[in-house]
Amino acid sequence: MFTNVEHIGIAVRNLAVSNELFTRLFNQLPYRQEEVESEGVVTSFFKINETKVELLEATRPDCPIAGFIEKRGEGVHHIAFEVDDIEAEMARLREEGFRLLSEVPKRGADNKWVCFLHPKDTQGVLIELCQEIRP
Ligand SMILES: CC[C@H](C(=O)O)C(=O)SCCNC(=O)CCNC(=O)[C@H](O)C(C)(C)COP(=O)(O)OP(=O)(O)OC[C@H]1O[C@@H](n2cnc3c(N)ncnc32)[C@H](O)[C@@H]1OP(=O)(O)O
Ligand SMILES: [Co+2]
Repeated sequence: MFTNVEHIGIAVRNLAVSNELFTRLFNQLPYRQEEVESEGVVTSFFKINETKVELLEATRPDCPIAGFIEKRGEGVHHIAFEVDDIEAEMARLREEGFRLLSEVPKRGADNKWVCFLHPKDTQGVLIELCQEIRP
């Protein structure tokens, strides 16, 4: 089951510059900065009540964020939804005909299991599923 919007992902060219801008915008510092090697990104997170904003800078040229920025420039990259059981949701969405961009959940940022759906199946919006990694 989808439970809430977990974060909005924004692709940025320079994390330090964008951190400073969003710190002024939100009047708060990011609560976390984390590299996700597998995705070729370094991220920083801001939390506004229960919703987070994830800024993403590419750490290598051959990664989704670099490709996105090259093609479209900086901007909203994806919407992440928290789900209560990511494997069950992946199986359900596969049944529903959505293309999953990974066979199994991947380790994402902010202590989450993640999976993405192809944006062509969701009206041009890249959707990420997230589930907290439980101890
Ligand atoms: C996991 C760490 C962190 C977290 O929250 O934990 C993250 O969020 S990491 C975020 C970065 N990682 C990903 O986005 C992984 C999933 N993305 C992909 O696998 C690719 O980016 C993919 C498949 C969406 C597109 O890759 P492709 O090589 O096919 O690039 P194209 O430019 O050829 O795109 C094909 C088609 O899709 C459109 N597109 C691409 N990106 C997006 C997007 N973010 N939102 C909407 N649409 C997107 C692109 O425009 C092309 O459409 P077309 O009409 O042909 O131009
Ligand atoms: Co994300």
